[in-house]
Amino acid sequence: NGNHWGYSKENGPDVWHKNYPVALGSRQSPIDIPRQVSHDPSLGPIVLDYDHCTSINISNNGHSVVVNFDDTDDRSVIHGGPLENPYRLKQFHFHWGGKGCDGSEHTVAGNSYASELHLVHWNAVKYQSFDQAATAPDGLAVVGIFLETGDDHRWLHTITDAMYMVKYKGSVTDFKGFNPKCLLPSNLHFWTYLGSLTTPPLHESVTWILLKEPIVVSEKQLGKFRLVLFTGEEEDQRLRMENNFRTPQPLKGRRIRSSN
Ligand SMILES: NS(=O)(=O)c1ccc2c(c1)[C@H]1CCC[C@H]1[C@@H](c1ccc(O)cc1Cl)N2
Ligand SMILES: [Zn+2]
Repeated sequence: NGNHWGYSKENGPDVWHKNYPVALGSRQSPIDIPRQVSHDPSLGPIVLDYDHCTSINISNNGHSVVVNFDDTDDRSVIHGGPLENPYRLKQFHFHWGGKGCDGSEHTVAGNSYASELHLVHWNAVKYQSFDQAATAPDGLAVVGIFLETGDDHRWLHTITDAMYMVKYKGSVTDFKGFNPKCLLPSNLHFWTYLGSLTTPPLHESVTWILLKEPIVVSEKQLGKFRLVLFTGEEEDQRLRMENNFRTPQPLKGRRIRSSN
C-alpha cells in the first residue's frame, strides 16, 4: 500500500515514526560506537556454531537481499558473549550505499563503512517462533559485520552471482549449502549493546553484537549489490536498491560494552 516504508524522502527513516512510533524509543538502532568503550572482562567470547547450517534460499524483500535458513532446530546457533541462551540463525542480509558512498548502519567514532552484514538469530529457548521473539526484549541477537572495500572477497561471489536471480522485489531462488562462516573476519572481538531492528517494525528486541574487524570486499563485488532493485517486475518504476541504511540513533544513556 501507499504508505509502505522504504528509504526514499517520502517513506524513509525520517518519517518511519509516523507509522512506527517506537522509532523515537529509548533503545533504537543503529548507533555510533564512540572511540572509548568500557571493556567488560566478564564478557566471554562469542561462539558461532554454524557447522551444520542449512541455507534454503536467497530473496529480495524490497528492502534488502536476504539469505534464509532452516531454523526448525538448533543446527546453527550462536552463544556466549552477552547471551544467556543459544540463539538460532534465521537469516542474513546486507545494507549498503550508492556508487562510491558508504552504506553501513552503525558507525565507529563517526566513520561509516561501505556496507554492513547482519546475521539475525532468535531465542528459541524462551520463545516458540521468530515472530514472538521479534517483539521480546531478549528475543533477537544480530551479529553485525562491517564491509570495507579493497581486494575481492573470495567467497562473496557466490552471493553476488545469486543476486542476478533476485533482481526484482518479491523474487526468491534456491540457495542451499551456503555457510556464512566464510563471511567472518579473522577475529571475533566485538562491541555489544541493547537495541532494535534497524527497519520497521523497529522492535526493541535486539542484543547487538558488532564485530570490530571488518571484512574486505571489492568495489566490483559491491557494484553487483546495486544491480538489485527495490521495485517489482510488474512496476513501471525501476528503482536501484542502494542506500538502504538507517543513520545512527540517540544512545539515550545506554551502556556499550567491549569484549577483549
Ligand atoms: N536490519 S535488522 O538486522 O535490524 C532486521 C533483522 C530482522 C528483521 C528486520 C530487520 C525487518 C526487515 C524486514 C522484516 C523485519 C523483521 C521480520 C521479518 C519477518 C517477520 O515475520 C517479522 C519481522 Cl519483525 N526481520
Ligand atoms: Zn539489517
